[in-house]
Amino acid sequence: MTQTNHFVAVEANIAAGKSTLLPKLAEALDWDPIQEPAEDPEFARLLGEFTKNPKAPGNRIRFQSYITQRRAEIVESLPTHRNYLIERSLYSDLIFTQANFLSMDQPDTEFMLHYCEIQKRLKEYPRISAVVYLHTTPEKAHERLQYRAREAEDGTPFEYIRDIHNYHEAILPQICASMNTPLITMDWNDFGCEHQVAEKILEVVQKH
Ligand SMILES: Nc1ncnc2c1ncn2[C@@H]1O[C@H](COP(=O)(O)OP(=O)(O)OP(=O)(O)O)[C@@H](O)[C@H]1O
Repeated sequence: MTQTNHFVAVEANIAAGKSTLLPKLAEALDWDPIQEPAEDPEFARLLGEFTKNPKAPGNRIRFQSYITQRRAEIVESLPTHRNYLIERSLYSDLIFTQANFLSMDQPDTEFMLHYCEIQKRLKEYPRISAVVYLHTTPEKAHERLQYRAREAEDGTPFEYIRDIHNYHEAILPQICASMNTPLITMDWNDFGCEHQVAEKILEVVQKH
């Protein structure tokens, strides 16, 4: 069946400001916000394990697989008369998987299988009408991460934030181009205004 409603994904580095913007932006648009399941205890547990020992391949893959599964489930069977603003999408999973895969000394086949799993799930995923990318410098994202001080993220090194930034910059435009998804980039080093973002979204989705 042809999809008639919109799903717009807000993508950005860790601690760039996605979850703070999401409810305000959803209200400005009168759309429904779908937050990342950061309060989900299993999500927090797996993230904590991964952050404590990021080099352990098992920790990475368990965390990533769980997120991918949750992301896919979260958008299943939603009422089609509403539009949705989602905090990260399967596009994020493609970015994180590639970042983690390429940073490992000897990646194993589980990573490749996970990458294929995301690609497979993307076929069932709603069409993303646009991606809003909140662009920050890695220094700014790291500063915000330290300031908000979530226990599960304790000890996240600057280098990881820098790498995730670089992979967003390199891969997100590529994914959007291949999926024919318009990419809206907002400078988020100084927090922007939700009404300005809402205006851009409406302009893009109405045109596309
Ligand atoms: N518009 C804003 N004004 C003031 N502070 C903000 C704003 N947006 C975000 N922040 C602060 O910046 C920090 C990171 O923001 P937030 O938690 O929204 O990031 P995030 O991108 O959702 O992170 P993650 O993806 O890791 O969940 C938080 O401490 C938050 O309070």
